[in-house]
Amino acid sequence: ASELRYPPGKIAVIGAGIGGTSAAYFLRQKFGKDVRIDLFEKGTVGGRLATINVEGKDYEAGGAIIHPLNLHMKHFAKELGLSVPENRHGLLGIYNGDEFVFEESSWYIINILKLLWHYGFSPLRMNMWVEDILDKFMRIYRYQSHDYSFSSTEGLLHALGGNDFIQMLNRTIDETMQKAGFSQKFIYEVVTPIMRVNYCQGANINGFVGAVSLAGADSGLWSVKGGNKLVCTGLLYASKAQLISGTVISIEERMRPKRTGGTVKLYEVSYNSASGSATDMYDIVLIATPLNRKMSNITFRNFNPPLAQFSGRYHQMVATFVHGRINASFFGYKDPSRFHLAGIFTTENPNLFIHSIGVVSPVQNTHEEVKQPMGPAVWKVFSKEPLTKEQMNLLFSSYDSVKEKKWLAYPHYSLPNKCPPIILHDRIYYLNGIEWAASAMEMSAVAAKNAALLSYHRWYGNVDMIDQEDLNEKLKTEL
Ligand SMILES: Cc1cc2nc3c(=O)[nH]c(=O)nc-3n(C[C@H](O)[C@H](O)[C@H](O)COP(=O)(O)OP(=O)(O)OC[C@H]3O[C@@H](n4cnc5c(N)ncnc54)[C@H](O)[C@@H]3O)c2cc1C
Ligand SMILES: CC(C)=CCC/C(C)=C/CC/C(C)=C/CSC[C@H](N)C(=O)O
Repeated sequence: ASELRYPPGKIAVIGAGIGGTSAAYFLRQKFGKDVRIDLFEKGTVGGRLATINVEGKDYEAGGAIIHPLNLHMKHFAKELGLSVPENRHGLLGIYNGDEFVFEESSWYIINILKLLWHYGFSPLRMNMWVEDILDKFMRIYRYQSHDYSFSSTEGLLHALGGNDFIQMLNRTIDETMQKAGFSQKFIYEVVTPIMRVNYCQGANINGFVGAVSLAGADSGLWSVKGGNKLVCTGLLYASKAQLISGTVISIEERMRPKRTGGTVKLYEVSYNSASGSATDMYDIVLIATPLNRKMSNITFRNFNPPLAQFSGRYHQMVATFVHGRINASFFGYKDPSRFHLAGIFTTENPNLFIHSIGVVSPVQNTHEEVKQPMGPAVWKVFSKEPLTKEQMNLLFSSYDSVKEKKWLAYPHYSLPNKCPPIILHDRIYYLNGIEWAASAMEMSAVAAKNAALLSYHRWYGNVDMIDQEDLNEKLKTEL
């Protein structure tokens, strides 16, 4: 490592989603103003943070909600001067294909009594259970503010929540919650619908992503006025990285002669852009896009990164935006005027062709009152497959515009769950392995800061800042 003690000249980041743009921001903080940072993007800055236009207004089509304790996202929004209005949401119902197993009332006290009646103290216990996991998760901010880094996702999670977190990765949320004493009815009627709306998968996803998903049903969730993708464009600007609009095709290690004699190992990044094919050389490379053929298709030459077992399939889901009137009778309402829900979650039922449906507000105006659900509104429908005309006619009594966005949205979670490595080669780092623990904006930001710190410490040989044991205990005494 000692031969590398001079500062790096050039760093490449591949992918300008929240992972890549926050990596560029953290790399700039760590490596200083002189390093050149090139950020490659084949599509649009923001990646899975994107908006869709419906009748002249923009709506979040990808990553939509942010937790109040997602401190990196909070810091970015504050630092970039983005406004964060409080989101209001309307009433929710949980539908099982035949009837509503739960319907929210506009009276707080009625909701409490209904929840107690249906599920006893399980909802309260679940809140406490998720809060405990979040408390442990939040240790990452302390570790990262002291510059500590981890060379594997499992190591990072272990430093936060010990063996419990590792066990959650290797059990389904169903099994994890059953072991924690939650009833099958509660898991089926409450937990599973939350998994379905957030990850379009059922209660067989791993316990850690399951807990993140439950956190995504907490109160106080927020989003950025104008669209969450503004965080990415803001970070790109703040990092002073150079955006290269092009598709990275391959990365190859090469030996280059140094001006002062001897040789240096660099990575040659080959890419296609509107002006043709090109290559450039880098000291360090960060990959901030899922590595699989359908999503990034990057090949490695002269070396084999330890990725073979991660052919990592991503889960298809479709977000359909419909401006129209919902057909309440499809959901069993004999008198549609009594329908008052602004969001419907669903239980696992093979006859159901949607995961969820809910009224959405435009990104420019998140303060807008939730409209009367029976009037015309913009509804966001999540489903596994695109909706057919017949299905649209079942869901809506009338509609005048439809926009559809197909995503390879998140990893297809199944057990056993092993996260891909972070270190792919000497100075190549992979951020998106963290998605196999849980995919969320904050997770990408955590992975980005970790990769920036890890690449810095490995460059300068600061081995004491990598994979330190018992950090929680050590930092308690360092107040
Ligand atoms: C519909 C949907 C809803 C979601 N809702 C939420 C939510 O409410 N809250 C939440 O926290 N998270 C949510 N998520 C998850 C969240 O959006 C993602 O976890 C996060 O945005 C991933 O960011 P990323 O930068 O790691 O990856 P991406 O955003 O996928 O960025 C990767 C970028 O790399 C680019 N790229 C790929 N290959 C190449 C190449 N070869 N060369 C150059 N560029 C390349 C891509 O074009 C892309 O822009 C949602 C996701 C989806 C799809
Ligand atoms: C990472 C931590 C600790 C918390 C994140 C909690 C969170 C915001 C989870 C949401 C995850 C997610 C992938 C949601 C997708 S769907 C969102 C929403 N229902 C929509 O309608 O778009």
